[in-house]
This record gives sequence, structure tokens and C-alpha cells, in this order.
Amino acid sequence: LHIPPQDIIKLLPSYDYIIVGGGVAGLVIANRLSNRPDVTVLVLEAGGLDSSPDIITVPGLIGHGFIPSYNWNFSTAPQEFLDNNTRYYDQGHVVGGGSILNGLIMTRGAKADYNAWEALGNPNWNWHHMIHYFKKSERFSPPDLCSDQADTLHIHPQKAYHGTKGHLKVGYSNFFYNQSANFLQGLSELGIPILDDPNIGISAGASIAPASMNTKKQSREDSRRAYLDHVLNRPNLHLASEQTVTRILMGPAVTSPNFNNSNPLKMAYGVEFATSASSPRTKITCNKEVILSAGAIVSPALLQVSGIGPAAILKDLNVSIQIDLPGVGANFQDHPMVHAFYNYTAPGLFSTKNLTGATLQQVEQEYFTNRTGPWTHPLISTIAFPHLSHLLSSSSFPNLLSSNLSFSLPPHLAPYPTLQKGYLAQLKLLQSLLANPTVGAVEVMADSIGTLTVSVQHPLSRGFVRALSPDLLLNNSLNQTIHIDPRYCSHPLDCDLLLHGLKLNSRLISTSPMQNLQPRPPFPWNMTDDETILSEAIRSQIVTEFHPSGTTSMLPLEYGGVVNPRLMVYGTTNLRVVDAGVIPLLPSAHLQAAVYAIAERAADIIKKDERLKNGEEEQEGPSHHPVPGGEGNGIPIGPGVVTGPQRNNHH
Ligand SMILES: Cc1cc2nc3c(=O)[nH]c(=O)nc-3n(C[C@H](O)[C@H](O)[C@H](O)COP(=O)(O)OP(=O)(O)OC[C@H]3O[C@@H](n4cnc5c(N)ncnc54)[C@H](O)[C@@H]3O)c2cc1C
Repeated sequence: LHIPPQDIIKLLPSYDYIIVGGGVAGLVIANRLSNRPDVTVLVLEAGGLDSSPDIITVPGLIGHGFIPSYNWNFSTAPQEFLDNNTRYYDQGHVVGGGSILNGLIMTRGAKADYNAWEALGNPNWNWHHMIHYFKKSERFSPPDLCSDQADTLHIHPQKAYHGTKGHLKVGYSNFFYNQSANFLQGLSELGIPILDDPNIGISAGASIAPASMNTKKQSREDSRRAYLDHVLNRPNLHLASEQTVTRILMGPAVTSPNFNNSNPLKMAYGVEFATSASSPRTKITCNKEVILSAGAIVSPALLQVSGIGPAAILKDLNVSIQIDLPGVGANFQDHPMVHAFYNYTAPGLFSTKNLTGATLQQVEQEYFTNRTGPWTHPLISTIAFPHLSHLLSSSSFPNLLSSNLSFSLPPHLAPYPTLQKGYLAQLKLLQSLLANPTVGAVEVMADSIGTLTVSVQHPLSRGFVRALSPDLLLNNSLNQTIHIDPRYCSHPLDCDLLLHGLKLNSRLISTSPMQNLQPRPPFPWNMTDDETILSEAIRSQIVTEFHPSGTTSMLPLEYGGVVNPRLMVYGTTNLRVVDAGVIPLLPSAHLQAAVYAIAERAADIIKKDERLKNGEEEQEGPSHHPVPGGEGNGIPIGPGVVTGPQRNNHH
């Protein structure tokens, strides 16, 4: 049932599960949990239902801007390591969240990216387990192209790596611009491999990426259409839209029979929400769990205003401390990105620039009549993830372990030993990821007019998110009450990698396949001097790739973690976070495939924990195990937490 704001009275007095945020992760969980008719599920979403406007559904209109009401319209703090200017930070504020705004690109990253999550102290969070959930989430369609075109573009997906029974439709558009082939051939000339399928665990290479799209209709596929619309008639599933959650209600400490610790666990008993700053706050209780899926920006802020976060920040906010958890809002990672423009000028070249006047009318008609033509093609399909060795000679590979910590961690968080330790553990893994020939160091995304967008895939910079007011809805704008600071290039290697990425672009446009496009880059993209590139093309041009993550990291407590491998917030019995914020280390990929898979897995974990609680299933191994360093810091770890190689928890 969809409950619009005027019908809020229709809410039940309590629900078994309350999901905060109906974006990518939230709607996966809502679908999977509500398939048991005996449990009740409520999704509270700040945005409304989209009205299927063309700008959302038509792949060819990606990049034409966002509808303001579907966007949180966040912006960052001034970027002190760049040019001291703020950056826009668009995030979905609509049922479906980021999947309504995103570019449809479906990439998973490298096997090694996910094995690094396990190496950070998260047993069974590795490629082997992720691939199961990548497949579970997707309904993959092979390309509908003639074999010549598929061969030219190297589109040969490997069946064994794709799911065909999941909810999310994934496939290919049936139109490609010719420039895609020039890009792939040019990179091949530079020794960069072309991948027939970018989603089999090797990210280093160039490819045509599949898209989250309904291939029959050649239209956007998002989490609402994939996971929600067809189950909203379930009587046990309620979606309340245009309701902003302002607080998680934490009850008094409880003692758990499963947990033998002098520090009792805290229990979430519900949430508080409102339609607007001026409307009354409503409280609703949960019988089982609260699941935070408000995304990597809002979920940590909600924890903080609810008394869970670094004690110093909670004191500043004047909220009573429920759990002193330094990692809440820390370990913020994003892929910094630069839209470099090389301006293809070859006469007769067909690109999105031609989509004006009569041609545009024809393209529009073709799309709506036949579902063919340029409007079926998303802004970006053609990408590459060059490895470090494609950018630098191996003798100049950086030694990350000599990094200066005081630089890389936000000053107010640097003193926390757990955060330092967690960052050092990440640096060690980043060192080996960057050296791994299957892992991309940067990404290059090619459009049809000559933009070769470069982004850093394994950033070393760490930012933070913090609530600025205990009332997130103050003045009706979370943009005023949440401070977002990605601290781009606080570690200088991130800007250096962008520099090497732009130099790779210069080599690429000099290859003969790319010269056929007659690139004529304007300033600053035609510059060759490092200092000019850094100041004019990088520090002043970096924007977000829209991949915030890490702010509620799944990490051991001793590494500054916020959730355990069962995605339960440390120190609580029934408060989980399931969204991009739990990603402890960014993969060399766009994020939606990983978030869909994490949420699918989380749903299985939640159901399994419920069965264990009810004694319906034998618990494998010991009932709880301290995570490394989990003892002695005063925070109980929570029931159902098991770590260590002895547990073989196949979902
Ligand atoms: C412009 C853009 C382009 C992108 N392009 C791509 C791409 O091409 N490929 C790709 O793989 N990824 C892409 N991404 C990233 C991808 O969409 C995100 O990683 C993904 O949406 C994250 O899912 P999530 O569930 O963590 O958060 P979201 O999908 O952002 O969901 C969070 C939801 O919670 C709601 N919410 C927040 N606070 C509250 C509150 N207090 N109360 C109630 N509800 C709340 C929000 O309104 C939102 O609906 C893009 C993202 C953006 C924004």
C-alpha cells in the first residue's frame, strides 16, 4: 500500500520492520522481507513517487539535468585541497533514490576489490559471495545486436556470471555511436585490454558496460520499477512517501541472553518522522528491527542525531550519547572525477550534438514508435578502467605506506586510534590493489562528442559527514543541517592519479583510431604542463562521481567500524544499516550493482537472524565472537556477530 502524506493516519500502530529510505537498498529489503505475509514492513521515504517523466525513463536524456524535487540538492563544504570552492552533490530524493537519477552504468569491479572487504575483517564478504548476489539481483538480457556490431564492440557477456531470474533488468541499448569503436581501438593500441564482459571479476580494461534498463522498452530500470511496483499490493507492505525520518528512537539498554557482556546493548524501538519542518513529528514503533537505508550521506547523520557517533560530535550537537562510535560519518570515500573535453570535429560525425531540430524530432519519434535509435543509448556506455601500469612505469609506483596520516584523515577524527588503524589497514590493501594487474586505478568514460571523463577508483583521501543540528529538518533543508566534506585530494596521490589519467587521455587522442575523430581540445584540456593541468584542469574541475560510501563502514570496531558483518550497528540489538555507506573500501566500479547485491544479501541475513532468534535454525559455530579489538573498548558487539575463518556462512 502506498500511503501519501495526507493518508498518514492509515499507518499501523507498529511494524515488524521499519526501513528508513526507499532508495536502491531500501526497496530491495522491502521487497524481500515482505514476501513473508506474516511480517509487516514499513518504508519511510523522504521523496515522492516519480511520475515517469521522459527525462527519467528515456536513456538518451540522461545528462539533461535533474528534476529539483527528486534531488536532495546537497552541496559540499569548500574543498580546501582543491580551490576552496564548494561542489554540488546530487542525491536521489524520490522513491527509488539514486536509481532514478543515475547513469544506468552497471559495473561490478574486480574480484580483488571485494576480497579486500574480507581482508579488512569481514568474513565471507568477498567476491565469491558477492557474485551470488550480483546474479540474484539481476535479470540479464544478452545484447540484441547483429554479430558484426557485437564483435566490433566486443560485447560478449559470459552467461555463467549473469542472473536471469532476478528483479533488476540489465542489458544493452540497441544503438551505439560509432565513436565507441574508435575509443576501444585507440585504447587497444595503447596496450589496454578490451574486455568482452566487464563483470566477471576483472576491472582493468576497456569495454561496453551493460546498463540497468528494460531492454524490451529500452527504458530506465530503477529500484522502484524492479523491486517495488509489482509488490505494493501486498497488504503487509506499506510505503509512506514524503516523510523524512528525523531520529531513530533508542530505548534503554537491554540485556541479551545471547550476549555476555557487562555493557548491555541498546535497542531501537522506532523512528520519528515528519512531512516538513513545520508539520508535527510522528513516532512509530517497530517490533523487530529498524533498517537505515537513507544513503551514505543521511544515514550517518541520522545515527548522530540519535546519539550514535563520535562523542565529541554528539556533545556539540547536544544530544545524549547512546553509543560512542567514532566511525559514524568517517571513512567517507568518493570517486573524484574530471570531465575532460577533447571536442571531436570530424565532418559527418554523428553524435548527441546532432540531436536538435528536425533530427531530434525524428529521433524522438523513432524512440516512442519503435524503441530504437539514439534515445535508447544512455549518456555513457563506453568505459575503461586502466591499471596503474597503463599510467605509470612500474618503477614509479607510489609507496602508499609512507603516507602521512595527519594529511589524510580529517583533523577532528585523526586522534581516534581506531580510525587511524582502520585507515592504515586500508592503505595496505590499497597498495596491493593498485599493484594488482586485474584492478583499474582510474576510470575513463567516453561520450559521443569528445568528453573523456577521468575518475580515481581507489582514492586515498578520506572525508566525513556530520550533522550540524540535532534537528535535521530545521529550515526544511537537510543541505543546511548536514555538513558533507569529501576532502578531495587531501591525499595528494588522488590528484596525481587524475593527472596521469589526463595524460593517458592525451596519448589516447593521438592514436590513429581517435585521430579519425579529429579531436580539437580547448583549454585546459590541450595543456601539457603538469602544474597547469593540476591547477586548471584538476583542482578547479573535480566533481563527484556520485559514489559516496564508507560513512557507516562495515569494519571491525578496532578499525573504526560502524556495522558488523551482519550489518548491525555495534552496540545495538536491532538497528542495521544497509546502503552504500557500509562499503568499507570503494571498488573500481560504479556503485549500484554492489548496493543491489549488498541489499539482497542483507535481506537474507536479516531473515536468517530472525530464524536463529526463534530457534528455527541451528546456529553454525559459536553464537558470538568478538571482532578483532571488539573487547575492551566498552562497546558490546551485538548478537549474531561471528567473525573468523571457522564460520562458513554461505547464504
Ligand atoms: C546522479 C547520479 C548518477 C549515478 N550514476 C550511476 C551509474 O551510472 N551507475 C551506478 O552504478 N551508480 C550510479 N550512481 C550511484 C548509485 O545510484 C548509488 O550508489 C545508489 O543509489 C546508492 O544506493 P543507496 O540505497 O545507498 O542510497 P539511495 O539510492 O540514495 O537511497 C537513499 C534513499 O533514502 C531516502 N532518504 C534519505 N534520508 C531520508 C530520511 N531522513 N527519511 C526518509 N528517507 C530518506 C532518499 O530520499 C533516498 O531515496 C549514481 C548516483 C547519482 C546520484
